[in-house]
This record gives sequence, C-alpha cells and structure tokens, in this order.
Amino acid sequence: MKEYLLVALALLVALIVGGLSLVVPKLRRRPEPPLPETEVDTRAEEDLAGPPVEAAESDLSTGVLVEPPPVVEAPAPTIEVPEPTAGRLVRLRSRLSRSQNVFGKGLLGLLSRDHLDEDAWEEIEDSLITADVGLDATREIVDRLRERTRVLGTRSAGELRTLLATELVTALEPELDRSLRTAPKEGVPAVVLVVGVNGAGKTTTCGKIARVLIADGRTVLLGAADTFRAAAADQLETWGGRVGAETVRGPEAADPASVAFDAVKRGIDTTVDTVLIDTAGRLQNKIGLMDELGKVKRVVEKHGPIDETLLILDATTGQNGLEQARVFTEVVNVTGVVLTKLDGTAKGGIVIAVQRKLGIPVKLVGLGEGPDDLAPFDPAQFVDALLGTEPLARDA
Ligand SMILES: Nc1nc2c(ncn2[C@@H]2O[C@H](COP(=O)(O)OP(=O)(O)OP(=O)(O)O)[C@@H](O)[C@H]2O)c(=O)[nH]1
Repeated sequence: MKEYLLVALALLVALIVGGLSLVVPKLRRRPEPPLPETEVDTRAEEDLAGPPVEAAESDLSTGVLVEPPPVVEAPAPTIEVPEPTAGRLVRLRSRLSRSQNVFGKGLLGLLSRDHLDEDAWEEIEDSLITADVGLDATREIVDRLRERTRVLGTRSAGELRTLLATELVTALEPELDRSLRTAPKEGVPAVVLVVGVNGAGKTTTCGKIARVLIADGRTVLLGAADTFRAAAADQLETWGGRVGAETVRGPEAADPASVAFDAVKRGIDTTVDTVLIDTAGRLQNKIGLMDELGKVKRVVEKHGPIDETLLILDATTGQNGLEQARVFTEVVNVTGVVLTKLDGTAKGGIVIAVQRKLGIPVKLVGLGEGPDDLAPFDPAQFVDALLGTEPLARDA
C-alpha cells in the first residue's frame, strides 16, 4: 500500500512539472506595454521602442512553438519645423503696435495739430523721452524735424508723419550691419556666444536663435555653459530637442569654460554649422561673473575666434539696463544686441538709446514668449509698427 502511495505521489509531481514547463515560456515572453508619449524629448524613440523584439522560435525543451510578441511601433520623435524668418517683423508687428500704440498715436496726434507752437514741440520732445529714446537722440530728432518742417513749409498730417518716420529711421542708423555671423568657415562651425544679465532672456533667446538658424537650413549645437542655474541646461536641452539640435552640458556646477570648450569641440567633431553657447548672468558678484565670462571667451578661443557675441538686453529695464550692459562690453567683444520683451513695453525708443550708448547694432528683437517670437531687426519696419503706419505709406 505504502509503495502504491509513493508511485502515485511521484506521478503527481511529474505531471505538475511537465504542465509548468508548457506554461512558463509563454508567460515570460509577454511584451512590455508601451510607455506614454513624450512630446519634445528626442531620446523618446529609444525609450519607446522597448526591449529588442525577438524572432519566432521553437522552444526545443518542450517542442512548443513560442509566439513572437507583437511589434510595438515607436512613434517618431516630434521635431518641429520653425517658421521662416523672412518677414517675421512684419508678421509680429501687432505685438509692437499694441504696446507702442500710446507712443505712436500720441506723437502723430501732436503733429496733426493745426498750429505747431513751442508747447507742441515740447510735448513731442516729452513723448520721445518717455519712450526711452534718450535725451541726446530726442533733441536731435526734434531739431531736425523742426528744421525740415520750417524749410519745407510742411503742414499736412500725412507729410509730417512721413518726416517723423524718416527721422526715426535715421536715428536707428539703418546703415549698420545687422547680419549674424553664423556661417561655418572651411568646415569649422561658427561660434556664437550669448551673454547678458540673469532674467534678460538669454536661454530663451538661445533656443529661439537655434530655431531661426534651423529654419534657414543650418545645423546647430547648443552649449549649456550657464552652470550656475541648474534648470537653465534642462531648459536649453528642451529647446534643442524640439528642433533636433544636440545640447552639450556638464555636471551640475561644472566649470562654464570647460562646458563651452567641450561644446565647440563637439561641434567641430560633428561638423555642425553653428555652435551657440548660453552663459550665466547673475550679477550679485560682478567681478566674479566678468572673470568667469572672460575665461569662457579665452578658453573657447583656443579652438579659434568667436564669430558673434550677442548681448541680450531686456527692453523693459529701460535706461538702467544700459549701464549694466556696458560692463559686458568691457569684457567681451559684443558684436550685436538682442533686445527682448519689446512686446511688454511702450518704450520702443530704447532701441535708439541702446545703439547710441553702446555703439553696437540691435540685430534681433524678442516680441513674445513663443518659440518663433524673435525677429531680425529692420529699422524701417520697426518705425512703421511703432507709428502704426502702413509700410508703403512712408515711401509714397
Ligand atoms: N514677453 C516676453 N518674454 C520673454 C522674451 N524673451 C524671454 N522672455 C521671458 O523671460 C523670462 C526669462 O528668460 P530666460 O531665458 O530664462 O532668462 P535668462 O537670461 O536665461 O536667465 P538666467 O538663466 O537666470 O540668467 C522667461 O519667462 C522668458 O519666457 C520676449 O521677447 N518677450
């Protein structure tokens, strides 16, 4: 009896083991569920693809055909196509006219008075000063306007508006070279250094410039040398990821000069057209900041000269911002100014003051927080937007 029991027990164990060997391989090969979709991360493709898919195979130990898991389709990363840069200032003019309405309308209102007496001219002067044009420039503009009005005997509102527009365009020095030096030379990428005080919009502008360049058919690499604010590198990487530009970053609190050096090296190795380097801008310790910036410049120049150094200025800080800006011009060779947040101020005259005080052309203007709200600066289009006039009306 005992022997029968032992045989029955052995048979039971054999049955259980055999049954499990048929079931386990199938359980093991159940495919992973797909991960949720992320919008901007270019690494998403790798993550979403899941584990490598194996071909159908027969499990030799059991002789059972194991079904391959269904293929999980990885969605392609979303790479945005930035809008073309041509005509952007015209497309964005409503942003300017909205905030500059008071200025433009006020000036044109004054000019259309029946009699332009001393008081009227003084009011015109006040309007220009309030719009941050600056004292010297205001005097020059008003003196020339008075003189031309007298000589020409001009009276009609249309003629006066044309004269004012002409004077404003002249004050914006339309002859200045506003082109961005971003083209590679003999296979070596152009290097663009982006500097300015914190909060002026450096990181945002770096991202927007990358889009401008990519929209114009160039390849771009971003260098996150703002290692002071940890989130700045993430922010820059997100901007880059959206348009398929690689970002070189260092560990937290890394030496900014070393990150900048590595970025340019990577740019040379990968033969991109342009390397854009974002820098830190805190001002608590001005000497420290300037030393750091000077070092970034020197180290980057070991690879070759910097092609463009852009100073980012917040238009809403007005004349105060100009003093801070001057410090940067003493440490690095600023070749162009990007005036941000012009959509948030009625003081568009700051463009004139910036160019006069710093002697550097405004090359780009920021007109909003949107990714394509950055436009090449054009004096005539800017004045038209400022005065709310039609582009052709002045030339007619
Ligand atoms: N309205 C408006 N906001 C802007 C513009 N440019 C930048 N900003 C906003 O300004 C804020 C600061 O921009 P950041 O790019 O972080 O400034 P930053 O200079 O890099 O700052 P730090 O990294 O702290 O030195 C953000 O909220 C931007 O969206 C613009 O042209 N118009």
